Amino acid sequence: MRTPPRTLTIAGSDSGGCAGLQADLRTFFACGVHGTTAVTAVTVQNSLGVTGVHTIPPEVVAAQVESVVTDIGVQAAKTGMLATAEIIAAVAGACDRVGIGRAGDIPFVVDPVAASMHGDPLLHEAALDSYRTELFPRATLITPNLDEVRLFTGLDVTTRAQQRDAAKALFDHGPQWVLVKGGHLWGDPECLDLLYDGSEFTEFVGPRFDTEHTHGSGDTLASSITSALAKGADVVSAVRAGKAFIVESVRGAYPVGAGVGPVSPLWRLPDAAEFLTPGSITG
Ligand SMILES: Nc1ncnc2c1ncn2[C@@H]1O[C@H](COP(=O)(O)OP(=O)(O)OP(=O)(O)O)[C@@H](O)[C@H]1O
Ligand SMILES: Cc1ncc(CO)c(N)n1
Repeated sequence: MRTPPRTLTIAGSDSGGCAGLQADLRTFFACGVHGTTAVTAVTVQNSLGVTGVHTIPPEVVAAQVESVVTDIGVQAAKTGMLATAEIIAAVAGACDRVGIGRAGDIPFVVDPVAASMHGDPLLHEAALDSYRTELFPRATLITPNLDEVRLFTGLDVTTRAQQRDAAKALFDHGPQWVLVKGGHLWGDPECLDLLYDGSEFTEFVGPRFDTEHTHGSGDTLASSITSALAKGADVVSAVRAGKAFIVESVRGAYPVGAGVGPVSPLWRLPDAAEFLTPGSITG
């Protein structure tokens, strides 16, 4: 047996299993990589929303990162919910020590999660500045949604042209690449995710499915990109692979509970065919 590529998610737990590190781990598995975790927070969460958050001590978060990377080794890492300025500072320090991000050679995807899809806060307001100064400059790629764009830049994006302005403004905070996700561009009949490297834009356009079950879509996209990076893909190819993965995962989304269900990589598993809408797998 050979050891597969390894990835790390530094993220919070979603007890409902739709988003957070649960979404990341199942995406890693479906992408054929071994996923590891540094847990930042335990949320009390279901399909209706978040009713509690218990954060993990920052030094325990940092210790998980160091423990995993120094023994198991990872070829790419990502962040999800980081919750507080103190956890962000601890993550930045740990990443520098083990070579994650631009200080080292392990690609680092920063998904700057600020709220759940129900609008429940997952980040202290005081931590916005920590993202801008401590994580964006260390990131290979940042993947904000349009609500996060507004929080970090003050820009209100309602058109594809404004998506470009937002990418430029975020690039000034120091990441190597910016992916401005267009899932929340409600008037757009398609979903355009816009990649920018400081000089060139690359557009990734996919269908917009008429479903309310999109819990975990941002996490699933960032994890599938991270998996492709761990396998050695360059950033453009990794985002292309991630976009293809999320399109099929939104197509395969299913209801759970009384609220919003998850996007899902079940479409990768032959045994799951009976749960999928007929015709939901293409290619
Ligand atoms: N209805 C949809 N149909 C197809 N793709 C979608 C849909 N909604 C979102 N996506 C895609 O899912 C990914 C995540 O996008 P989005 O902008 O919703 O991020 P997010 O808000 O971080 O996600 P989350 O729902 O996890 O908070 C993007 O690739 C986006 O294009
Ligand atoms: C723990 C956690 N991380 C991320 C998100 C955003 O999808 C969520 N709802 N919960």
